[in-house]
Amino acid sequence: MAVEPLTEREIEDRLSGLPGWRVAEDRLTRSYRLASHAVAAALVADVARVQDELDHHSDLTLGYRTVALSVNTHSVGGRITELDFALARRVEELAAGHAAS
Ligand SMILES: C[C@H](O)[C@H](O)[C@H]1CNC2=NC(N)=NC(=O)C2=N1
Repeated sequence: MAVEPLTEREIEDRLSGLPGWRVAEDRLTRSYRLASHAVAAALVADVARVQDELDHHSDLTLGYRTVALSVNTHSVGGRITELDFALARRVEELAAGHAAS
């Protein structure tokens, strides 16, 4: 089935189950704080692996002890879809495994 952009209502519903995530300029975004730069880099590596597994890729930024993600779905013209939320949920699991806040 073709992926479709979500409505504002559908986005709000899904955001309520993902504390820390928000929408900015038609992108689903979140940033995390980690205990060290090495731990932040390890989270980036894990996210990159999952993005390839899902074939869905965010803009992913590594800072000193931070990781920031921002994603939408290129194939529907840069709108937010279920694929973006599926990635966000997987990233939340990875972040918890690295004690991110
Ligand atoms: C060919 C490949 O499946 C596509 O280019 C994938 C790769 N990763 C992607 N990532 C994102 N965020 N949106 C896409 O539409 C997308 N498409």
